[in-house]
Amino acid sequence: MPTMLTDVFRGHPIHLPHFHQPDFTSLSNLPDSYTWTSQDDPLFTVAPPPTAGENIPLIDLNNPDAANQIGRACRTWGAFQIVNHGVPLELLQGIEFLTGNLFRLPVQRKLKAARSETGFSGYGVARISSFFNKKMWSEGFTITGSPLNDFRKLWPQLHLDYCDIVEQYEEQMQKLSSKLMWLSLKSLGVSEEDIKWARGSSDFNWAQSALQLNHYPVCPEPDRAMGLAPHTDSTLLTILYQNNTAGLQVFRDDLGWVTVPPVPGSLVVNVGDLFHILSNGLFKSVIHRARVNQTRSRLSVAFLWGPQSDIKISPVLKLVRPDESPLYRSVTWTEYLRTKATHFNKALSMIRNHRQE
Ligand SMILES: C=C1C[C@]23C[C@H]1CC[C@H]2[C@@]12CCC[C@@](C)(C(=O)O1)[C@H]2[C@@H]3C(=O)O
Ligand SMILES: O=C(O)CCC(=O)C(=O)O
Ligand SMILES: [Fe+2]
Repeated sequence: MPTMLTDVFRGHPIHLPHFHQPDFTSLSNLPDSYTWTSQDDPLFTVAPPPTAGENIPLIDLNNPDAANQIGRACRTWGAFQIVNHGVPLELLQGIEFLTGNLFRLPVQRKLKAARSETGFSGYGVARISSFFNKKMWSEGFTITGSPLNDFRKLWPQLHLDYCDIVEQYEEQMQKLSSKLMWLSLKSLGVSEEDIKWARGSSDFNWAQSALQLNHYPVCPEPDRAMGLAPHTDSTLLTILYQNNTAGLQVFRDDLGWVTVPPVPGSLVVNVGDLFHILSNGLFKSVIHRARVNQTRSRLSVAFLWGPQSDIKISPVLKLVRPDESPLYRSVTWTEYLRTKATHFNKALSMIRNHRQE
Protein backbone atom coordinates (compact mmCIF):
# COMPACT_ATOMS: atom_id res chain seq x y z
CA MET A 1 0.00 0.00 0.00
CA PRO A 2 1.44 3.38 -0.93
CA THR A 3 1.61 5.99 1.84
CA MET A 4 -1.23 8.43 1.44
CA LEU A 5 -0.81 12.12 2.20
CA THR A 6 -3.15 11.62 5.17
CA ASP A 7 -0.41 9.62 6.89
CA VAL A 8 2.56 11.80 6.04
CA PHE A 9 2.72 13.65 9.36
CA ARG A 10 1.89 10.66 11.54
CA GLY A 11 4.84 10.39 13.89
CA HIS A 12 5.76 14.01 13.03
CA PRO A 13 3.63 16.06 15.40
CA ILE A 14 3.65 19.79 14.73
CA HIS A 15 2.57 22.03 17.58
CA LEU A 16 0.33 24.72 16.24
CA PRO A 17 -1.72 27.28 18.13
CA HIS A 18 -5.07 26.80 16.33
CA PHE A 19 -6.96 27.36 19.52
CA HIS A 20 -5.50 30.79 20.10
CA GLN A 21 -7.00 32.22 16.94
CA PRO A 22 -8.48 35.63 17.76
CA ASP A 23 -11.82 36.76 16.52
CA PHE A 24 -10.18 38.81 13.78
CA THR A 25 -13.21 40.99 13.20
CA SER A 26 -13.20 42.37 16.75
CA LEU A 27 -9.63 43.73 16.69
CA SER A 28 -9.20 47.41 15.91
CA ASN A 29 -5.44 47.44 16.52
CA LEU A 30 -2.82 44.99 15.41
CA PRO A 31 -1.63 43.05 18.48
CA ASP A 32 2.15 42.78 18.95
CA SER A 33 2.07 39.08 18.25
CA TYR A 34 0.82 39.91 14.71
CA THR A 35 3.24 42.78 14.01
CA TRP A 36 6.05 41.75 11.67
CA THR A 37 9.42 43.43 11.12
CA SER A 38 12.50 42.38 9.17
CA GLN A 39 13.68 40.65 12.33
CA ASP A 40 10.84 38.18 11.99
CA ASP A 41 11.39 37.70 8.27
CA PRO A 42 14.50 39.05 6.51
CA LEU A 43 12.55 39.56 3.28
CA PHE A 44 9.74 41.51 5.00
CA THR A 45 10.70 45.00 3.89
CA VAL A 46 12.66 44.34 0.71
CA ALA A 47 11.91 47.51 -1.28
CA PRO A 48 11.03 47.21 -4.97
CA PRO A 49 13.61 48.69 -7.38
CA PRO A 50 12.72 51.98 -9.11
CA THR A 51 12.02 50.16 -12.37
CA ALA A 52 9.27 47.96 -10.93
CA GLY A 53 6.28 47.19 -13.14
CA GLU A 54 7.12 43.79 -14.55
CA ASN A 55 4.69 41.02 -13.78
CA ILE A 56 4.39 37.28 -14.13
CA PRO A 57 3.22 36.34 -17.65
CA LEU A 58 -0.46 35.91 -18.45
CA ILE A 59 -0.68 32.94 -20.82
CA ASP A 60 -3.58 31.94 -23.06
CA LEU A 61 -3.66 28.13 -23.16
CA ASN A 62 -5.31 28.32 -26.59
CA ASN A 63 -2.24 30.02 -27.99
CA PRO A 64 -0.23 27.57 -30.15
CA ASP A 65 2.94 28.94 -28.53
CA ALA A 66 1.65 28.24 -24.97
CA ALA A 67 4.17 25.45 -24.25
CA ASN A 68 7.14 27.75 -24.93
CA GLN A 69 5.63 30.61 -22.98
CA ILE A 70 5.01 28.32 -20.01
CA GLY A 71 8.54 26.94 -20.22
CA ARG A 72 10.00 30.44 -20.26
CA ALA A 73 7.83 31.49 -17.30
CA CYS A 74 8.91 28.42 -15.30
CA ARG A 75 12.56 29.26 -15.91
CA THR A 76 12.45 33.00 -15.20
CA TRP A 77 9.65 33.39 -12.65
CA GLY A 78 8.56 29.97 -11.47
CA ALA A 79 5.02 31.31 -11.84
CA PHE A 80 2.47 32.46 -14.41
CA GLN A 81 -1.26 33.08 -14.81
CA ILE A 82 -3.46 31.23 -17.28
CA VAL A 83 -6.67 31.99 -19.13
CA ASN A 84 -8.68 29.65 -21.38
CA HIS A 85 -7.76 26.86 -19.00
CA GLY A 86 -11.02 25.01 -19.54
CA VAL A 87 -12.18 24.99 -15.92
CA PRO A 88 -15.84 26.11 -15.93
CA LEU A 89 -16.44 29.50 -14.35
CA GLU A 90 -19.32 28.06 -12.29
CA LEU A 91 -16.89 25.67 -10.65
CA LEU A 92 -14.52 28.52 -9.72
CA GLN A 93 -17.51 30.38 -8.32
CA GLY A 94 -18.61 27.21 -6.55
CA ILE A 95 -15.30 26.70 -4.73
CA GLU A 96 -15.17 30.41 -3.81
CA PHE A 97 -18.71 30.17 -2.40
CA LEU A 98 -17.79 27.07 -0.38
CA THR A 99 -14.61 28.70 0.94
CA GLY A 100 -16.45 31.89 1.93
CA ASN A 101 -19.17 29.88 3.70
CA LEU A 102 -16.64 27.75 5.53
CA PHE A 103 -14.70 30.65 7.02
CA ARG A 104 -17.89 32.56 7.91
CA LEU A 105 -18.88 29.74 10.28
CA PRO A 106 -18.52 30.54 14.00
CA VAL A 107 -15.03 29.71 15.24
CA GLN A 108 -16.37 27.05 17.65
CA ARG A 109 -17.87 25.19 14.69
CA LYS A 110 -14.67 25.43 12.65
CA LEU A 111 -12.66 24.11 15.59
CA LYS A 112 -14.79 20.96 15.57
CA ALA A 113 -12.84 20.11 12.43
CA ALA A 114 -9.45 21.35 13.70
CA ARG A 115 -6.35 19.75 12.20
CA SER A 116 -4.66 17.56 14.81
CA GLU A 117 -0.92 17.70 15.57
CA THR A 118 -0.20 14.62 13.51
CA GLY A 119 -3.05 15.08 11.05
CA PHE A 120 -3.04 16.43 7.54
CA SER A 121 -6.59 17.66 7.00
CA GLY A 122 -8.76 20.17 8.78
CA TYR A 123 -9.02 23.71 10.06
CA GLY A 124 -6.14 25.72 11.51
CA VAL A 125 -3.21 28.04 11.10
CA ALA A 126 -0.71 27.45 8.28
CA ARG A 127 1.61 24.55 8.91
CA ILE A 128 4.67 26.80 8.47
CA SER A 129 3.55 28.93 11.45
CA SER A 130 5.87 27.00 13.74
CA PHE A 131 8.92 28.48 11.96
CA PHE A 132 8.04 32.10 12.72
CA ASN A 133 7.85 34.07 15.96
CA LYS A 134 4.92 36.15 14.80
CA LYS A 135 1.41 35.04 13.93
CA MET A 136 -0.10 35.25 10.49
CA TRP A 137 -3.29 37.14 9.75
CA SER A 138 -5.09 34.18 8.20
CA GLU A 139 -6.87 30.91 8.76
CA GLY A 140 -6.79 27.81 6.60
CA PHE A 141 -8.46 24.52 5.88
CA THR A 142 -6.57 21.59 4.35
CA ILE A 143 -8.29 18.78 2.47
CA THR A 144 -6.87 15.54 1.17
CA GLY A 145 -8.93 12.51 0.25
CA SER A 146 -12.61 12.76 1.06
CA PRO A 147 -13.65 15.81 3.10
CA LEU A 148 -16.84 13.99 4.13
CA ASN A 149 -16.03 13.53 7.83
CA ASP A 150 -14.86 17.09 8.34
CA PHE A 151 -17.65 18.62 6.28
CA ARG A 152 -20.26 16.71 8.25
CA LYS A 153 -19.01 18.46 11.40
CA LEU A 154 -19.10 21.86 9.70
CA TRP A 155 -22.40 21.52 7.87
CA PRO A 156 -24.61 18.81 9.36
CA GLN A 157 -27.18 19.37 6.56
CA LEU A 158 -25.37 20.47 3.44
CA HIS A 159 -22.13 18.49 3.58
CA LEU A 160 -22.91 16.31 0.56
CA ASP A 161 -23.38 19.29 -1.77
CA TYR A 162 -20.09 20.74 -0.60
CA CYS A 163 -18.27 17.42 -1.03
CA ASP A 164 -19.54 17.34 -4.58
CA ILE A 165 -18.01 20.75 -5.36
CA VAL A 166 -14.64 19.66 -3.94
CA GLU A 167 -14.70 16.45 -5.95
CA GLN A 168 -15.47 18.22 -9.22
CA TYR A 169 -12.90 20.92 -8.53
CA GLU A 170 -10.17 18.38 -7.77
CA GLU A 171 -10.96 16.42 -10.91
CA GLN A 172 -10.59 19.52 -13.09
CA MET A 173 -7.42 20.63 -11.33
CA GLN A 174 -5.92 17.17 -11.69
CA LYS A 175 -6.42 17.20 -15.46
CA LEU A 176 -5.12 20.73 -15.77
CA SER A 177 -2.02 20.07 -13.65
CA SER A 178 -0.98 17.14 -15.76
CA LYS A 179 -1.55 19.12 -18.96
CA LEU A 180 0.60 21.96 -17.61
CA MET A 181 3.35 19.62 -16.53
CA TRP A 182 3.63 18.03 -19.97
CA LEU A 183 3.41 21.37 -21.77
CA SER A 184 6.22 22.83 -19.70
CA LEU A 185 8.39 19.72 -20.07
CA LYS A 186 7.77 19.71 -23.81
CA SER A 187 9.47 23.09 -23.96
CA LEU A 188 12.59 21.37 -22.59
CA GLY A 189 12.36 18.51 -25.09
CA VAL A 190 11.17 16.07 -22.41
CA SER A 191 8.25 13.74 -23.16
CA GLU A 192 6.29 11.07 -21.28
CA GLU A 193 8.82 8.53 -22.57
CA ASP A 194 11.54 10.16 -20.49
CA ILE A 195 9.86 9.88 -17.10
CA LYS A 196 9.41 6.27 -16.12
CA TRP A 197 6.96 6.71 -13.26
CA ALA A 198 4.57 8.90 -15.21
CA ARG A 199 4.81 7.04 -18.50
CA GLY A 200 1.60 6.20 -20.27
CA SER A 201 -0.58 6.47 -17.17
CA SER A 202 -3.19 8.77 -18.54
CA ASP A 203 -5.48 7.97 -15.63
CA PHE A 204 -3.08 9.91 -13.35
CA ASN A 205 -2.86 7.07 -10.86
CA TRP A 206 0.65 8.27 -10.16
CA ALA A 207 -0.54 11.64 -8.87
CA GLN A 208 -1.85 12.86 -5.54
CA SER A 209 -3.03 16.19 -4.27
CA ALA A 210 -4.29 18.38 -1.45
CA LEU A 211 -6.51 21.41 -1.41
CA GLN A 212 -5.66 24.35 0.84
CA LEU A 213 -8.41 26.91 1.44
CA ASN A 214 -7.12 30.23 2.78
CA HIS A 215 -8.90 33.20 4.34
CA TYR A 216 -7.24 36.55 5.01
CA PRO A 217 -9.66 38.69 7.04
CA VAL A 218 -9.75 42.48 6.80
CA CYS A 219 -6.81 43.81 8.82
CA PRO A 220 -6.52 47.10 10.74
CA GLU A 221 -2.82 47.59 9.88
CA PRO A 222 -2.01 45.63 6.74
CA ASP A 223 1.44 47.16 6.23
CA ARG A 224 2.71 45.65 9.45
CA ALA A 225 0.88 42.31 9.19
CA MET A 226 1.59 39.11 7.25
CA GLY A 227 -1.12 36.94 5.70
CA LEU A 228 1.04 33.95 4.84
CA ALA A 229 4.82 34.09 5.34
CA PRO A 230 7.24 33.56 2.43
CA HIS A 231 7.62 29.93 1.40
CA THR A 232 7.96 27.69 -1.60
CA ASP A 233 5.45 24.88 -2.13
CA SER A 234 6.61 21.27 -1.74
CA THR A 235 4.76 20.25 -4.88
CA LEU A 236 5.34 19.56 -8.54
CA LEU A 237 2.88 22.34 -9.42
CA THR A 238 0.39 24.42 -7.46
CA ILE A 239 -2.69 25.95 -9.10
CA LEU A 240 -4.12 28.87 -7.17
CA TYR A 241 -7.51 30.48 -7.46
CA GLN A 242 -7.71 33.89 -5.80
CA ASN A 243 -10.83 36.00 -5.34
CA ASN A 244 -10.92 39.54 -6.57
CA THR A 245 -8.69 40.95 -3.79
CA ALA A 246 -4.94 41.28 -4.46
CA GLY A 247 -2.50 39.85 -1.90
CA LEU A 248 -0.33 37.18 -3.52
CA GLN A 249 3.25 38.27 -4.17
CA VAL A 250 6.11 36.39 -5.77
CA PHE A 251 9.76 37.11 -5.06
CA ARG A 252 12.46 37.69 -7.64
CA ASP A 253 16.04 38.45 -6.65
CA ASP A 254 16.25 41.30 -9.16
CA LEU A 255 12.73 42.72 -8.68
CA GLY A 256 11.85 42.08 -5.04
CA TRP A 257 8.18 41.38 -4.24
CA VAL A 258 5.88 41.47 -7.25
CA THR A 259 2.11 41.51 -6.68
CA VAL A 260 0.09 39.08 -8.82
CA PRO A 261 -3.01 41.07 -9.79
CA PRO A 262 -6.30 39.18 -9.72
CA VAL A 263 -7.55 38.60 -13.29
CA PRO A 264 -11.18 37.42 -13.18
CA GLY A 265 -11.53 33.81 -14.30
CA SER A 266 -7.76 33.20 -14.43
CA LEU A 267 -5.66 30.80 -12.36
CA VAL A 268 -2.15 31.30 -10.98
CA VAL A 269 0.30 28.45 -11.45
CA ASN A 270 3.53 28.08 -9.57
CA VAL A 271 6.46 25.69 -9.75
CA GLY A 272 7.01 23.70 -6.55
CA ASP A 273 10.19 22.18 -5.11
CA LEU A 274 9.60 18.74 -6.66
CA PHE A 275 9.37 20.21 -10.16
CA HIS A 276 12.51 22.19 -9.42
CA ILE A 277 14.21 18.88 -8.59
CA LEU A 278 12.68 17.00 -11.56
CA SER A 279 13.85 19.72 -13.98
CA ASN A 280 17.35 19.64 -12.46
CA GLY A 281 16.93 23.23 -11.30
CA LEU A 282 15.90 24.61 -14.71
CA PHE A 283 12.44 25.46 -13.40
CA LYS A 284 12.51 27.56 -10.25
CA SER A 285 10.27 26.90 -7.28
CA VAL A 286 9.19 30.42 -6.50
CA ILE A 287 9.16 32.09 -3.07
CA HIS A 288 5.75 33.62 -2.50
CA ARG A 289 3.70 35.14 0.31
CA ALA A 290 0.29 36.69 0.91
CA ARG A 291 -0.28 40.20 2.22
CA VAL A 292 -3.56 41.45 3.66
CA ASN A 293 -5.96 44.29 3.08
CA GLN A 294 -7.57 47.01 5.19
CA THR A 295 -10.98 47.04 3.54
CA ARG A 296 -11.48 43.72 1.76
CA SER A 297 -11.12 40.18 2.95
CA ARG A 298 -9.35 37.78 0.65
CA LEU A 299 -9.90 34.11 -0.20
CA SER A 300 -7.63 31.74 -2.06
CA VAL A 301 -7.74 28.06 -2.95
CA ALA A 302 -4.46 26.27 -3.62
CA PHE A 303 -4.46 22.91 -5.39
CA LEU A 304 -1.21 21.31 -4.31
CA TRP A 305 -0.25 18.64 -6.79
CA GLY A 306 2.44 16.00 -6.59
CA PRO A 307 3.27 12.37 -7.32
CA GLN A 308 2.12 9.30 -5.35
CA SER A 309 3.93 9.71 -2.03
CA ASP A 310 6.37 6.85 -2.43
CA ILE A 311 7.56 7.43 -6.00
CA LYS A 312 11.22 8.46 -6.18
CA ILE A 313 11.57 11.82 -7.89
CA SER A 314 14.94 12.68 -9.38
CA PRO A 315 16.22 15.00 -12.12
CA VAL A 316 15.25 13.89 -15.64
CA LEU A 317 18.45 12.44 -17.11
CA LYS A 318 18.02 14.27 -20.40
CA LEU A 319 18.39 17.54 -18.50
CA VAL A 320 21.67 16.59 -16.86
CA ARG A 321 24.78 17.34 -18.90
CA PRO A 322 26.75 14.17 -19.66
CA ASP A 323 29.84 15.48 -17.90
CA GLU A 324 27.95 16.45 -14.76
CA SER A 325 26.02 14.71 -12.03
CA PRO A 326 22.38 15.57 -11.27
CA LEU A 327 21.95 18.64 -9.05
CA TYR A 328 19.59 16.78 -6.71
CA ARG A 329 19.31 13.37 -5.09
CA SER A 330 16.15 11.37 -5.52
CA VAL A 331 13.43 11.86 -2.94
CA THR A 332 9.81 10.78 -2.44
CA TRP A 333 7.04 13.28 -1.71
CA THR A 334 6.61 11.79 1.77
CA GLU A 335 10.31 12.19 2.54
CA TYR A 336 10.29 15.71 1.19
CA LEU A 337 7.22 16.84 3.16
CA ARG A 338 8.80 15.49 6.33
CA THR A 339 12.10 17.21 5.59
CA LYS A 340 10.17 20.42 4.99
CA ALA A 341 8.20 19.97 8.21
CA THR A 342 11.49 19.84 10.12
CA HIS A 343 13.81 22.11 8.17
CA PHE A 344 11.40 24.38 6.26
CA ASN A 345 13.24 26.58 3.75
CA LYS A 346 16.47 24.57 3.99
CA ALA A 347 14.73 21.44 2.66
CA LEU A 348 15.58 21.95 -1.02
CA SER A 349 19.28 22.57 -0.38
CA MET A 350 19.37 19.45 1.80
CA ILE A 351 18.42 17.36 -1.24
CA ARG A 352 21.12 18.97 -3.35
CA ASN A 353 24.14 16.95 -4.43
CA HIS A 354 27.31 18.72 -3.58
CA ARG A 355 29.96 18.48 -6.25
CA GLN A 356 33.25 16.93 -5.33
CA GLU A 357 35.90 19.34 -6.59
C1 LIG B 1 0.89 18.85 0.50
C2 LIG B 1 1.22 19.80 1.37
C3 LIG B 1 1.93 21.03 0.99
C4 LIG B 1 1.81 21.90 2.23
C5 LIG B 1 1.91 20.87 3.32
C6 LIG B 1 0.91 19.83 2.83
C7 LIG B 1 -0.53 20.36 3.04
C8 LIG B 1 -0.62 21.86 3.10
C9 LIG B 1 0.41 22.60 2.23
C10 LIG B 1 0.67 24.02 2.73
C11 LIG B 1 -0.34 25.08 2.23
C12 LIG B 1 0.07 26.46 2.78
C13 LIG B 1 1.56 26.74 2.60
C14 LIG B 1 2.40 25.53 3.04
C15 LIG B 1 3.88 25.86 3.01
C16 LIG B 1 1.86 25.05 4.38
O1 LIG B 1 2.21 25.43 5.49
O2 LIG B 1 0.86 24.12 4.16
C17 LIG B 1 2.03 24.34 2.18
C18 LIG B 1 2.83 23.03 2.38
C19 LIG B 1 4.01 22.90 1.42
O3 LIG B 1 3.88 23.15 0.22
O4 LIG B 1 5.08 22.55 1.92
O1 LIG C 1 -3.22 32.98 -0.68
C1 LIG C 1 -2.33 33.00 -1.52
O2 LIG C 1 -2.33 33.80 -2.46
C2 LIG C 1 -1.16 32.07 -1.41
C3 LIG C 1 -1.52 30.74 -0.81
C4 LIG C 1 -0.36 29.81 -0.80
O3 LIG C 1 0.74 30.14 -1.13
C5 LIG C 1 -0.56 28.40 -0.38
O4 LIG C 1 -1.67 28.04 0.08
O5 LIG C 1 0.40 27.62 -0.51
FE1 LIG D 1 2.10 28.46 -1.42
